[in-house]
Parts: sequence; structure tokens; C-alpha cells
Amino acid sequence: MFSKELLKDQTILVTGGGSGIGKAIAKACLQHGAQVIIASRKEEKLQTALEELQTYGQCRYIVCDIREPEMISKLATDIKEQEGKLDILVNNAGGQFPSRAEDISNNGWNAVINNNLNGTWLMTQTLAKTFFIPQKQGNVVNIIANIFRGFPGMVHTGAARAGVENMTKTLAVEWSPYNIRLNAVAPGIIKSTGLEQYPPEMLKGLSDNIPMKRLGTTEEVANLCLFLGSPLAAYITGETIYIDGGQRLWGDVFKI
Ligand SMILES: CCCCCCCCCCC/C=C/C(=O)SCCNC(=O)CCNC(=O)[C@H](O)C(C)(C)COP(=O)(O)OP(=O)(O)OC[C@H]1O[C@@H](n2cnc3c(N)ncnc32)[C@H](O)[C@@H]1OP(=O)(O)O
Ligand SMILES: NC(=O)C1=CN([C@@H]2O[C@H](COP(=O)(O)OP(=O)(O)OC[C@H]3O[C@@H](n4cnc5c(N)ncnc54)[C@H](OP(=O)(O)O)[C@@H]3O)[C@@H](O)[C@H]2O)C=CC1
Repeated sequence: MFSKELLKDQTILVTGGGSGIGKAIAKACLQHGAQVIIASRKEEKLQTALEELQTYGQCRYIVCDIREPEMISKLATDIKEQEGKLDILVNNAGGQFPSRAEDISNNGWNAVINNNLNGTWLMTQTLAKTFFIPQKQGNVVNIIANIFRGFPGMVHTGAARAGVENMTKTLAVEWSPYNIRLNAVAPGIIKSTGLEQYPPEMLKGLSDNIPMKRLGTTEEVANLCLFLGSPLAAYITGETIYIDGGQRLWGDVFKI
């Protein structure tokens, strides 16, 4: 429904682009004229995704753990050498595990904070310094989660995603002189590979607790990212957009 040239000539990096929401974002970007790099930890996953994605346009992958500064530095150098520029960073990689707060170990807390907050920060700072600040142009889309009423049952990710949301607002102001826009996308419950991490009994009946009575799709999240990454959203920065079928406003996912 958007013009096929919406992202023409744009170079886009999608972390976690080998599965689920990230893969759908990569596909949508390719279908709208961009060249796309996907990055995550597992090469096999990236290779399988690439075989599908390259049928839509120019795509490649880089193996990178967003928690490892050296890997991120190498990724930045690789993009500088191969593509010579970066226009849009989609910080989609992340994840957590469900647990009552009192049962989370120190390592478990740190693992989730490192993945979702520190990893997103490291990627954003390195790529902004390598590309967006010198280019005086850039665009960051941070995928967070529905943290509107906290995140009962996953306090670690709630805290991490709130950190990313605040980072998004702060950098939108600090880096506005460089013409860098940053926004956050907060998905509710999206039918994706990510949900396979959760025990089926936990997922049962979830739709009943969502005003729209269904889960979201990865394509719906991708469409929102397309919009935010494109010139259609040229005056939007520091914003968080929920895509949750109204879940943030009503109904309980976690029962006390
Ligand atoms: C009550 C729940 C509320 C309702 C649930 C409804 C479900 C719908 C919610 C939808 C919203 C969100 C959806 C999504 O985000 S989908 C995407 C999900 N994808 C993933 O989460 C995949 C990635 N996840 C991970 O990779 C891991 O979760 C993690 C970030 C922790 C990986 O880090 P790392 O590889 O470093 O982890 P380690 O294996 O080394 O472990 C480090 C410590 O963390 C503890 N841990 C890890 N997993 C669990 C677990 N499942 N349960 C408890 N503890 C866990 C691990 O034990 C280590 O700590 P210790 O050394 O102390 O043992
Ligand atoms: N599905 C849902 O309902 C919701 C999802 N989200 C968030 O959206 C994002 C995508 O989720 P979804 O597609 O559903 O789930 P997936 O588990 O399919 O996607 C997570 C992706 O992140 C990558 N990843 C995880 N940790 C790292 C890391 N340290 N470094 C690099 N890559 C990493 C994984 O690849 P690899 O294993 O190869 O590293 C994987 O491709 C996540 O941040 C998730 O938490 C938020 C709200 C709801």
C-alpha cells in the first residue's frame, strides 16, 4: 500500500533480522526498495532467512552479538567498507524469560538487562558515531514491548525496555542537531517465532484479554517500522507507538 520506492536507496540494518518480527521488517524494507543487512548471533538462522529474503532484494547478513562491543565495532567497519553508509538502524534483537520477580537470579536479571538495554545502547552509540553523526542524518527504530502498565511477570524486561524508551526520548533531543530521528515501537503480543519460547499453557486464552480479540502479526509491526523509517514520518521523533490491539488499556496478561 506504500509506494514500492518508499525506502529507495536506503541502507538498513535490522538486528534480530533472522526470525520473527525482525525478518518481517527486513522483508518489508526490501519490498520497498531498500538494501538490508540482518544481524544476530546464530549464523545458521541468518543463512536460512537470507535465502528467503534475497528473493525480495539486496540483502546480506553479519553475525553479531549486540552485547559484545568488539563484534559491534567490526560490524560497523564491515558496513562502512561494503555499503559505505547506513541510513536506518532497527534495534529489534532482544528477549527475556517469564518469571516471578522474586525468582529471578542475579545472572538472569543481568542477562536480560544486557540483552535489551545495554545491547541496544551499544548498537545505537556505535552506529551513530560511525554513520549518523558524521553523515548528519540517521534514523533509529527501537522495538520495545508493552510496558504501559509495567510488565508484571517479566520485571527485568520491563525495566530494560523502559530504559530504551527513555533513551529514545533523550537522544531524539540530543541528536536532533545531527538530523537523527529516533522512535520506539511497543508491540503487544505478536504471533511470531518469539512466542515459541513460552510454555503453551501461558499463551492459552491470551486473545481474550486483548480488546481486539486477536494477536498482532509480524507484518503489522513491520508496516509501522516502514512508516517510521520513511520520510512520511519526517516530523516524528522521540515517540513511542504502541501496536497492541488496545492491550495496554484493558485486560490482564499476568494473573496475580
Ligand atoms: C508470567 C509471564 C507473563 C505472561 C506471559 C505471556 C507471554 C506473552 C508475552 C509477549 C511479550 C513478549 C514477547 C517476546 O519478547 S517474544 C521474543 C522472545 N524471544 C526470546 O526471549 C528469545 C531470547 N531470549 C533469550 O535469549 C533469553 O531469555 C536470555 C535473554 C536470558 C538469554 O541470555 P543468555 O543467553 O545470556 O542466557 P543464559 O542461558 O546464559 O542464562 C543467563 C541467566 O538467565 C537465566 N535464565 C535464562 N533463561 C531462563 C528461564 N527461561 N527461566 C529462568 N531463568 C532463566 C539463567 O538461568 C542464567 O541465570 P543463572 O546463572 O542464575 O542460572
Ligand atoms: N513476539 C512478541 O509478542 C513480542 C516481541 N517483542 C520483541 O520484539 C523483538 C523480536 O521478537 P520476536 O521476533 O517475536 O522473537 P525472536 O525470538 O524470533 O527474535 C529475537 C531475535 O533477536 C536475536 N537476538 C537475541 N539476542 C541477541 C543478541 N544478544 N545479539 C544479537 N541478536 C540477538 C535472535 O537471533 P539469534 O538467536 O540468532 O541471536 C532473534 O532473531 C524482541 O526484542 C522481542 O522481545 C516485544 C513485544 C512482543
